[in-house]
Amino acid sequence: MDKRIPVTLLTGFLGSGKTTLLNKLLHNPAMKDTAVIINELGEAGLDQIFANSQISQTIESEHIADNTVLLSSGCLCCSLKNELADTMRDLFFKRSLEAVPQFNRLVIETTGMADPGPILANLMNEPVIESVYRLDAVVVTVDAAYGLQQIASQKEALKQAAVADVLLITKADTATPEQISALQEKLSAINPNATQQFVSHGEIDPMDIVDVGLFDFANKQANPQRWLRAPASGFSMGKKGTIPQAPAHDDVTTFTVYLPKPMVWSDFKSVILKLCQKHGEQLLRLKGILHVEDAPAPLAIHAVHFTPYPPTLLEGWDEDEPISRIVIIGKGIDEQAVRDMLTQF
Ligand SMILES: Nc1nc2c(ncn2[C@@H]2O[C@H](COP(=O)(O)OP(=O)(O)OP(=O)(O)O)[C@@H](O)[C@H]2O)c(=O)[nH]1
Repeated sequence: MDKRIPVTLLTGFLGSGKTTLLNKLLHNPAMKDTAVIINELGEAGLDQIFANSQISQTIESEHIADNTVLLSSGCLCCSLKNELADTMRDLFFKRSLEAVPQFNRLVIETTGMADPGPILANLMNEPVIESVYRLDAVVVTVDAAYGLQQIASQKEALKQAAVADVLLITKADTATPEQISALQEKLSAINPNATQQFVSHGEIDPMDIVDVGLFDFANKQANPQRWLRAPASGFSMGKKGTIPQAPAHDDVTTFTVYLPKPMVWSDFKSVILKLCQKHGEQLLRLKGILHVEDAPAPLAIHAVHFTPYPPTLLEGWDEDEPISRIVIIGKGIDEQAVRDMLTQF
């Protein structure tokens, strides 16, 4: 079982309801051992989060409460890249020294204009971070009334929706049924692998958005099927080793490559690295389950842009049909070239 601290990346376009959601979450007893990194330009919304919460309301420095850090002088995806890693390291060391209350989960709330790609890459790239934290899920809020328009006009909104594990449709009370169904259709086209859920005024069962990644802590086991959301079998093969792609929307495509033969990870990892190097610019996210000959259990892999993440050994988990599969989410990505690279290995 992976003992690293799970990280939820909470993102979503400007005004889509991130702070409202975080506020409700942090008041829920199930989330009491949560550390938070908030990246807001300015401090709007913070009063709301800290009002009546068990967290101190004193805003003295960037450490606005024991387990809560505000990064307000820039954006995590561009100017504050190093600060995120430094802050995460700092929180972890303080936790080890018992200088902050023990936390067993971290939520990072980004600004509304954040490109999640560089943030995810950052989480995966830093040796200390990678060894003590693991990405649980990317949770993205989408405004029911304005989401469609924002996705069409703002590339950040599109990228946020594309890399989500969980899409939360907020403010349904402000949208017409037609707007909501058009948005849902669009989200399914952009990101068919994400779950879609409605949230009203931030009210949500925390269990709907935490531990929704690779590990299911309630059942104390890995749950890669749910994480990958690509069927293990029963797919109808299109071109060799692939299923037909979903239609392209705004240049964002999602497709799954199936590799029925077991592989050798020590060889295949160079293919993933090459894929990241060659297609990194367009590669929003890669997730996969690999059945390999040189490890005692299947491997979960993921990558963002140019950065492959070290694989996670899925100990105690196996499948009847050992078919490896890799889900690719790309923007303007050369799908055929990616398929060829993976299948011609
Ligand atoms: N009607 C309605 N309003 C909502 C709902 N959820 C959030 N809001 C309101 O929407 C506004 C924006 O919500 P925030 O939570 O601040 O959004 P945000 O994503 O944190 O905004 P930024 O930090 O600016 O990106 C606030 O006034 C909320 O009260 C909802 O379900 N229904």
